[in-house]
Amino acid sequence: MTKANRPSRADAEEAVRTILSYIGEDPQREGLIDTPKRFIGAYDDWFKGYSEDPEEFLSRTFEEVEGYDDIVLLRNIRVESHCEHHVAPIIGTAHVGYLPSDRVVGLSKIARVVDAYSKRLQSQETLTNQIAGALDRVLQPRGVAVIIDAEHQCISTRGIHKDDISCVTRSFTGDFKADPRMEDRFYRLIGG
Ligand SMILES: Nc1nc2c(ncn2[C@@H]2O[C@H](COP(=O)(O)OP(=O)(O)OP(=O)(O)O)[C@@H](O)[C@H]2O)c(=O)[nH]1
Ligand SMILES: [Zn+2]
Repeated sequence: MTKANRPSRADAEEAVRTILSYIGEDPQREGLIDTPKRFIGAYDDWFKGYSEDPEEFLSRTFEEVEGYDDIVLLRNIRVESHCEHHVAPIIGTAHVGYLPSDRVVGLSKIARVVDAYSKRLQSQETLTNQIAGALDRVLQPRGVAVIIDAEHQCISTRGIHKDDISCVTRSFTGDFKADPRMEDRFYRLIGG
């Protein structure tokens, strides 16, 4: 949706009032007067990824690493996303590694890429591939490995109500895909 035909903030807050009425609430009662404003504020936060360009975070790279060419791995990056089917939270952990070719990127930027794609409506499969794809395109490393392990609240708090299920997805490219030893090393480094 282009910026021009996006509804206004006032329209969005009105839509929240409609939902509050739909669930049987009175949007005018004291405790709910500011709720539409807060609700949209929370959505601005949860979906701020639409206004971010993940690849831009990776544009600043460093070459002076004394020839370091082994795995760079960020473990346990918290993932906070929302499923595109129910707009329910997806909460979990990402492990992201890459094998640099001639340059490395600031470590925090990898977590920023995870965040920028997470703060959108997602399926876990798409999210996993988008993170790997961005690293692959911009850094052109010898390989990228992404694993996400997450709980979907549309499974735990509604519908089937199974709170002990976690979903694991992975996207491996380059050497991580082609060489089983690299795949093994990645798993050993993330401790699983
Ligand atoms: N593949 C995939 N499915 C997801 C993800 N998040 C939620 N889902 C699933 O999306 C499916 C949507 O199924 P539908 O039958 O259209 O929706 P529903 O009637 O609400 O399904 P139930 O959750 O089974 O009650 C459900 O099975 C969800 O578990 C995800 O990241 N990836
Ligand atoms: Zn869902």
